[in-house]
Amino acid sequence: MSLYYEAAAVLANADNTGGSLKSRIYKQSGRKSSPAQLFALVTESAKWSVVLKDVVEKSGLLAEEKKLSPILALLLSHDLLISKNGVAAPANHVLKLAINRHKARLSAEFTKARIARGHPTLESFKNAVTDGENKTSLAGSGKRIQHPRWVRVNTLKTTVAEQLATTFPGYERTNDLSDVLCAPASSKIYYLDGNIPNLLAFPSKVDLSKSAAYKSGHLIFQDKASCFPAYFLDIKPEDGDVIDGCAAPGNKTTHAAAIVSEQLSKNGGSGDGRKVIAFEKDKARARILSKMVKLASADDIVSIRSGHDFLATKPDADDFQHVGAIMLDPSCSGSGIVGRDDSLQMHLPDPSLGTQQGAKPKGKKRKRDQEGISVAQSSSTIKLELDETVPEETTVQDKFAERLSALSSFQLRMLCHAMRFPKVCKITYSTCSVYFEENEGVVFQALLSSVAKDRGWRILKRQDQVEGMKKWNIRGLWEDGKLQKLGMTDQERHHVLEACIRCNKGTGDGTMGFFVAALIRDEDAPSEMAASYEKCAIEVLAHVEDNEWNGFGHEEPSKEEETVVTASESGTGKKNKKRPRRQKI
Ligand SMILES: C[S@@+](CC[C@H](N)C(=O)[O-])C[C@H]1O[C@@H](n2cnc3c(N)ncnc32)[C@H](O)[C@@H]1O
Repeated sequence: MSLYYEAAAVLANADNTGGSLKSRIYKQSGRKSSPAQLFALVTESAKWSVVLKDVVEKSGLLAEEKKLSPILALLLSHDLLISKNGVAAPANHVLKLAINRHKARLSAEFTKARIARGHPTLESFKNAVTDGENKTSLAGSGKRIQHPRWVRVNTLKTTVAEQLATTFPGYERTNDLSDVLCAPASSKIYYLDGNIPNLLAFPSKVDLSKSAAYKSGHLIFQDKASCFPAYFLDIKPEDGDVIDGCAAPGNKTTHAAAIVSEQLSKNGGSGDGRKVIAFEKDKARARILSKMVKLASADDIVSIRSGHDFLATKPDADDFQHVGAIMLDPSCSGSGIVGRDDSLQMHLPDPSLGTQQGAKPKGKKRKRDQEGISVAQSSSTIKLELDETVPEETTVQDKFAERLSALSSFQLRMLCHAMRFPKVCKITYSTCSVYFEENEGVVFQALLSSVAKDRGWRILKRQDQVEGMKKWNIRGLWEDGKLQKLGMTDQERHHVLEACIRCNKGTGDGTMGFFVAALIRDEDAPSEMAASYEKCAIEVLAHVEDNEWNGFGHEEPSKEEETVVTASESGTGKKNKKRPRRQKI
């Protein structure tokens, strides 16, 4: 069976596998197409289905091609009009012949749809759809919103005033972000962000990817939330060098470099040799990092450690003796990224539309009825979870829970490692995940770890945060049942949650889903907070030991043998039991 028949069967649940899209794809063996191919075709087509439903209906395709069901028409028109490689079938395949007969009409309707939505090029249309166009609506207003194009002005090369005068002449400033989110086609407006300096928002339809300023690194595309960590770190001249522990592709690295550079120029431009030391374990990603750093003209300040595992660094090495701040943005589930959603909606074309006067097509019983894809579905919307959410279908759920647990253990190790650097007194920890386990869960456990206690680490309270973060109102969340043994008072817990920052995706804030918290300590002064947490450390360490990182993807632990403190030892002060691949935290 071809890719398209197989994808249509998955969507129609022809073999009654049921469950989420992933379980329908992965539980069924014996297909010709790879699961990844099927998943990509279905999810990408679903993203475009609002547009393609209209295009297919207006082209009259379904009225004329009896072999095509609405689902097949949608999948094929996606590949014909949008996919780089076109329809994945031999030239004489019955489906390819069918869709190609209507290529001219489909292309004309697609172009009309693009222009009606205000996109001058296919590229900008694609960017907008990837950014979530066609999906969200502003709470309470019913207005459709689009994820804005956030642009950080790279102050290593230019200024906001210079860019407004040169790249954006004729653009008007709005003080209401919702104007940008709901902007009609071709609006020339921008919003100057109130939390992060030098950050602008534009309507998603504005295509800046071809602008000279973007190509030359004067402008950097960076979601607002992703600008929080470098700003939140509140780097001061006395902080000396800064480490970015997980740097590629480098948006936060160049942001930190820009902040350091601003301080240097305030000091009369005299370079005091301060560095942003950027670790990237993956060599291929480090090459991208290197390009981004050069393009941003940050290479004087950024020193790249390509292929270096942050976990394998020795905190007391000479190279790090001037490091006072660490930014940590480790690999995560990416569940906050806009465009990756938990559920899929595929809007299907109505076969009765596009025929003359809307008449039902004549002829034999349509072939599409025989493909296990009922005509009753023809003008409907298919709604499907991407991942498993039904508890009884445990296979995928188990894997997900396992993955989350492995990720949070890895993230906790990274954060605890950062806490060991002798001169470091501030750390930001961030993820683009929406899950408690990767966010507040990691922060709570890190605060209760023995390294936090020994070195006096505590959370940076909201009232002490840099202005733009203090006034951000979405704060940390607690999830019952995830860390029951925490043993903190409600007040202590509230105090930590209030210090944590979250961003939600698909809201009037125009951000992706994100989390960031800042940890601080006073050099050489043990913290009261850590002391008050001491009683809880045993239980939390037990939890960490249970959820040890078990290695996947590119975040494997270093092979070096590390020191471990077991739960019982941490309570008694005994240390230094040697065990491979374990780490005292
Ligand atoms: C979420 S991304 C970082 C994004 C980056 N901060 C930015 O804003 O552009 C995480 C990165 O950390 C890298 N990484 C994962 N584990 C690492 C480790 N132990 N040491 C250094 N880099 C690591 C991954 O390869 C990946 O490129």
